[in-house]
Amino acid sequence: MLTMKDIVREGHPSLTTVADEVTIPLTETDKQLLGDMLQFLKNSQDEEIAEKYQLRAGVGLAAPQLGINKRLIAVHFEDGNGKKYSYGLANPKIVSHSVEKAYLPSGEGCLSVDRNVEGYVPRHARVSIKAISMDGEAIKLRLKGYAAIVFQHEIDHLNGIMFYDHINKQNPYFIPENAKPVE
Ligand SMILES: OCN(O)CCCc1ccccc1
Ligand code: NI
Repeated sequence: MLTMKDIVREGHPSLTTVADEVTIPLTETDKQLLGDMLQFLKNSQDEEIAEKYQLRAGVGLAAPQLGINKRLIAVHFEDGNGKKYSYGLANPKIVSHSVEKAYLPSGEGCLSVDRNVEGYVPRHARVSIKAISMDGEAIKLRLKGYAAIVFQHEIDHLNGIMFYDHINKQNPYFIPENAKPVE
C-alpha cells in the first residue's frame, strides 16, 4: 500500500517536470498504479487507517507526486452538494474552460508541500475534461465548484505546476475581478 514515504516533497524534480502521456490501452502496471493511488486516497480519508499509517488526508493524487512522470491522476471526494467523485484517470486533458475564475476561500494545500502557503489560488470556474478511465473507457467530465478546483490542481501536477505558482506574489489575497469564491 502507498504511504506518505512514497510521496515526494518540494525540491523533487518530478514536481516541476511535464509528465509523459501513458500508452493506451493501459498496461497492467499503469492500471495497478491507478488502483494504488485511489486506495491511498480512500485510506487517507479513513480515520483508523490514516491514524495507523500516519496518512495525511488527500482528495487527489498525481503520479509525479510518487516520482513517476506519467500523466496519471486519482481523485476521491464528495463536493459541497454531496456529489461523489472517485476516479483513476489516464492522460486527462482540459478541453475547454470558462473565462470566469474561482478560488477556495481557505486556499489550497498539497501532500507534497509540508508547509502552509497562504493565499488564494485563482483557477477556471468551470472545466470540461477528457480522459481515459482505469476501466479503459474514454470519458468526458463537465466540472464546476470544488470538483473543478481539485481536478485542475491534479492536472497542474502533470505539467510541473504547484498550487502556489498561481498565488499573487504582491498580494496573496488578490482576487481577479472575474473570480468568485467556491462556497
Ligand atoms: O495533488 C493532490 N494533493 O496534493 C492533495 C491536495 C489536493 C487539493 C487540495 C486543495 C485543493 C485542491 C486539491
Ligand atoms: Ni498536490
